[in-house]
Amino acid sequence: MSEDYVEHLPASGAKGTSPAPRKPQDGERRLMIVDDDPGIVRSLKWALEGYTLETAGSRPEALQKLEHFQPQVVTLDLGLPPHPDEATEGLTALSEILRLAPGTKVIVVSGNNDRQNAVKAVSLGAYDFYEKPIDAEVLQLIIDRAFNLRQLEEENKRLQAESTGVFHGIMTAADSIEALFRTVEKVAKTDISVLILGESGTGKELFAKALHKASPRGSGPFVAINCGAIPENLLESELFGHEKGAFTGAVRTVKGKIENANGGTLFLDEIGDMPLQLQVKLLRFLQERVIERVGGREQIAVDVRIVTATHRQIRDLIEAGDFREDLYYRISEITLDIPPLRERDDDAVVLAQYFIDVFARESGLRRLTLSPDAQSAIRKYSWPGNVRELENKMKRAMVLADGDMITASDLQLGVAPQKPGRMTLKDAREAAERAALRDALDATDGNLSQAAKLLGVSRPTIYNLIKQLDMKV
Ligand SMILES: Nc1ncnc2c1ncn2[C@@H]1O[C@H](COP(=O)(O)OP(=O)(O)OP(=O)(O)O)[C@@H](O)[C@H]1O
Repeated sequence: MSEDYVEHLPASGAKGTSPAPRKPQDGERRLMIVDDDPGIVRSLKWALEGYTLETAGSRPEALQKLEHFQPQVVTLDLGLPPHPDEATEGLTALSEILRLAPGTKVIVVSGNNDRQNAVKAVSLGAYDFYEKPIDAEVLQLIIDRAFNLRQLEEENKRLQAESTGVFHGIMTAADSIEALFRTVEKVAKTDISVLILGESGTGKELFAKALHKASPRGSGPFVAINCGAIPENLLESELFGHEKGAFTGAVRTVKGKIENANGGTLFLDEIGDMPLQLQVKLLRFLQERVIERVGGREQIAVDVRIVTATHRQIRDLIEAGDFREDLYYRISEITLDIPPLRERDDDAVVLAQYFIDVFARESGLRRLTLSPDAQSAIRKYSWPGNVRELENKMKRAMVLADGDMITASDLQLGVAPQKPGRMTLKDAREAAERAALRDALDATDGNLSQAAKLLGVSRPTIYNLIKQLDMKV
């Protein structure tokens, strides 16, 4: 018998009590053999080496042992009692194993002339199949491959869980965004005014909501208004409300967004587009915390936290006389600068897979993965529309993809034009360095020395560059 063979006995040994599930220890390889032929089970026990073994002779026994033994790999004979001459019991066992423990690698063992059922089993999710008579040496190779794959998948999952974080629905793997989470956590406890800066689609509104949710006002209302999307003459009454008869068409008294946000947070998006005359009125509200509805005289006290955002360069607006400097200081006690997606290193790929998973869950579509060429295309693209564009592109790619993978051509990325007027020479140099570095690292599988050779620089130079650009390798 193999030295490594350990018969797995229930801990208590008492009938009717199942032992508590125990996860495999580090490096432990747990294999369950499901077969009703004692001769085969015996010979496999002798021949297979390097595993902790468990055996089961029927579907119910296999399912019961699956729970407490938690094998990574199962060999499953398709012909099980009460119908050992058919594959029905085995195929049902396969489906149930995969439903209860989806990560399990099941190797189906079929009788001679039963290839059709074996192929069916693979289409149902079995890892592989093997035809009798059993050659233990070949079977061990297949089992080892299955264990290796399972280990890789687990490692991948662990790495992904370690490198990504979600904060009130904001997903990221970038240190720069994680740092913003920490700021939001601190700022949320206070009523300090927050101005969120960032290009369109970077997640400014998502951050405003996160700030609200993390604050003591979290259970109060979150009211958002886009100051750039509402005509100037309507914006005042949208914000401050109006009394009945205040203007033609004002047939009843209507509360404005500021009042509606009482006890919660008011998010003023595109504050840079607010007309000057309204900026004065907003400033007065921020100083006195009372409003007057349009056409009204009553002063109404409102308790609201103001969070603002803009994609515009507010300093330029102040210089051009389009934005009041005193209002700017009022609304920007703290500024959150959200970097564009192209500067967040691997965030684009992580977010792409995140959106694929979300859409798959929401729409009942199959869960796809990104092919290596798709990942590389996502990294190279400059994402002028940031996360919103990525979200849309993923939605479309999921519909277009044929197999189990989204390929680069499903993404239809093309070359995105750079935003005119937004790139300084420094930005352009950084973007080029980032792209070249990412390409070299992709080409060399992350090997710094080889990447340095490709780029014609020394290893310390490439190391410094990675640090400087805050990239993950
Ligand atoms: N880190 C993220 N994780 C998950 N979803 C995100 C993330 N960032 C942005 N999104 C999604 O991207 C879309 C755009 O985000 P959002 O509206 O917050 O951006 P914005 O900067 O306010 O855009 P705009 O300036 O155009 O108003 C939304 O659907 C949002 O849910």
